Amino acid sequence: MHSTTLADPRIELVNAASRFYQQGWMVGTAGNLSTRLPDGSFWITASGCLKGELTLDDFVRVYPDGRLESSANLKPSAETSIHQCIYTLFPEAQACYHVHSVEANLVSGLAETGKLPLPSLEMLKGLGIWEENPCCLMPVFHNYLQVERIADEIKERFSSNPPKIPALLIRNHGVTVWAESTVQARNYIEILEYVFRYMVAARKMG
Ligand SMILES: CSCCC(=O)C(=O)COP(=O)(O)O
Ligand SMILES: [Zn+2]
Repeated sequence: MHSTTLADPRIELVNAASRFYQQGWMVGTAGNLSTRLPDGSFWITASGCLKGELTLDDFVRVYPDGRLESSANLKPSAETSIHQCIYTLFPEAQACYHVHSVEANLVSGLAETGKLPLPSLEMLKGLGIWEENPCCLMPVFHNYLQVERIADEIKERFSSNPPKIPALLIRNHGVTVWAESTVQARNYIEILEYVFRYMVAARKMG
């Protein structure tokens, strides 16, 4: 008879951050990752920790009533309000990942009126877009100094107009994705960063 114990969900976040760090998408303290638990709380990276060398102690558990739990009175990510907003808007979301890449920042400058047209690449199928020559617009938000203001705009815009893909860009800041699992969230980040690299390379070619 085998007994199975569930792995600590923070392990997947530590591993994802390490991979993203190696890609140059979570350099220094940049970015934040979270995953939701069955009781509605979520684990999120603590603010200001080095994302390339996280340990299980570098997380804060945020409960629906606002209560916080961590090993050493750590502060949750400064961008926790965005994760909270995503989990409220999308009940199926179990993970929310945010990274900073050079390419995401370069392409965010190409967006007009808060929308960035993505090239109709085969890779978009990995984001759930199963159309021939899709017209896919990625939502882009202003990078307000007050993060709560970004979260408020996301809530307002997505409540009436949910995006076609589970992702958003904050101008000159980075990309955020949400997914039904941590594995899927990692997949979405990798696909979008590929798309951004393609867009930068395509502009270089003229
Ligand atoms: C140099 S990173 C600036 C803050 C930020 O955008 C970020 O993603 C990391 O903030 P956190 O509080 O989650 O460490
Ligand atoms: Zn950030």
